[in-house]
Amino acid sequence: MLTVSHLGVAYAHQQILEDVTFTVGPQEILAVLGPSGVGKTTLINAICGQQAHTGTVTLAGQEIDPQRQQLALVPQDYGLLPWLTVAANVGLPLRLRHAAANQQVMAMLEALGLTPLAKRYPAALSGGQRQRVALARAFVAQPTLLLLDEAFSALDPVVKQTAYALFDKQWQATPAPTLVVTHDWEEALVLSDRLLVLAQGHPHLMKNALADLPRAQRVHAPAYPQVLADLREAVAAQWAK
Ligand SMILES: Nc1ncnc2c1ncn2[C@@H]1O[C@H](COP(=O)(O)OP(=O)(O)OP(=O)(O)O)[C@@H](O)[C@H]1O
Repeated sequence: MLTVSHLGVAYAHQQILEDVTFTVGPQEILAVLGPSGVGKTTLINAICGQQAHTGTVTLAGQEIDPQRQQLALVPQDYGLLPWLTVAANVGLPLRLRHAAANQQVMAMLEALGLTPLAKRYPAALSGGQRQRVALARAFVAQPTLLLLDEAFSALDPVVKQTAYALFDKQWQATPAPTLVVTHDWEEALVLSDRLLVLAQGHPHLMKNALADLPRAQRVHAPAYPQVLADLREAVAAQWAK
């Protein structure tokens, strides 16, 4: 369980986040929605210890410590190291922990259809392939907390659907508390169990009405158009306040 209590972040004299409190269960995905500049990336950075903040963040009851806990962050640009091959990028979290990497890396490359690309460098990959490498690197060390910061946003709609399915398959294999920052309403409804809407630095938690359906079925559900319309309306009301 991830527990964020009374978290606040200020840059210079501007308060970006204030009194942000929520939990993410051990097998839960929370989508974080909010207008540009509201503080979504700031929230992710504060949670994983890259941003000074007030309040507390604990994972399984212990204060977050990236040295002791296995955190995985997939940033919007995927954060791949250009001088490492696909296989070396994917194995990085294991090597940083001095863990044997080969077998796990090969298995993860296979699971995400990346085996033929193992020796390529990121510059020689398409956007969708880079995104799969980033997911492979996030999942390879079986993280205890997974943070995705607009990790699907650069993909075209067709590749996105494939990426959601691959993400779902890997996540189901080793679920962990997960935050998915997104601008995309469909992504929020397809991937999440609950939604956290940020407005003026404050969080509003909402249920995902499609959460009981398997992720692959959500956009095809008869209720999907209505749920999407309701979500747009509810979020717009929060942002208008
Ligand atoms: N290091 C920094 N110093 C000062 N201000 C910052 C810093 N980083 C971010 N900000 C400001 O804090 C606010 C929140 O930024 P943040 O990147 O968290 O927003 P966001 O919701 O992720 O936006 P987007 O959806 O556009 O990525 C913005 O107004 C931004 O300009």
